[in-house]
Amino acid sequence: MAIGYLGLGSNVGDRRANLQAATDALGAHGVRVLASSATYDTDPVGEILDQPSFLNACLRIATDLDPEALLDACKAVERELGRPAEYARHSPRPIDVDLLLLGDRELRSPRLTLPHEQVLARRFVLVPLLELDFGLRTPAGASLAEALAVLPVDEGVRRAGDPLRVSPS
Ligand SMILES: Nc1ncnc2c1ncn2[C@@H]1O[C@H](COP(=O)(O)OP(=O)(O)OP(=O)(O)O)[C@@H](O)[C@H]1O
Ligand SMILES: Nc1nc2c(c(=O)[nH]1)N=C(CO)CN2
Repeated sequence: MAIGYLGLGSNVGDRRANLQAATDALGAHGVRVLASSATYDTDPVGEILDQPSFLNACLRIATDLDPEALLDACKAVERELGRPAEYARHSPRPIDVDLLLLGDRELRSPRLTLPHEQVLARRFVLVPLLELDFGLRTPAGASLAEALAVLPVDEGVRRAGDPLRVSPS
């Protein structure tokens, strides 16, 4: 059983309901949700800046799935919540489920990069991840807290609401 971290994002429809639905759906795909961060209202970053702000949160999970099977589980949850299979990169979406970290696994395949390529570069990922565990490091040893400390503060990340509900199991 490995401990991992997922990033959730939504900027279409009822954003909090979308993040909660994704959290609730993971259990049926072999992913046990252990804890949720608070939710954060965040300025869009990336290739399309002229779009509604996102609601982001991160989850700590436990799973026996290997990395590619865990990515399949994330993608299956996105599809269940009505996200089309094909999407313009960085465009608005009701739900995005990214695999950020999975134990000490490091991997680069055509479908999956682990840790997530942007995990040290996005405030909307680092702030909720550090809320879950301030001591987090990548498998290569990089401190997430140190990565956040050197990022420019112009990418707005505002606490929006309580952590998502996590079903007891
Ligand atoms: N760690 C990862 N987590 C999720 N997807 C990944 C990861 N590494 C590689 N990918 C690949 O990235 C593809 C595009 O993912 P997605 O549609 O979420 O992109 P995006 O949200 O537009 O942009 P970004 O990848 O910057 O978050 C996925 O289909 C998947 O194969
Ligand atoms: N603030 C914020 N910006 C984004 C997000 C996101 O979840 N939050 N997801 C994107 C596509 O991966 C592109 N840009």
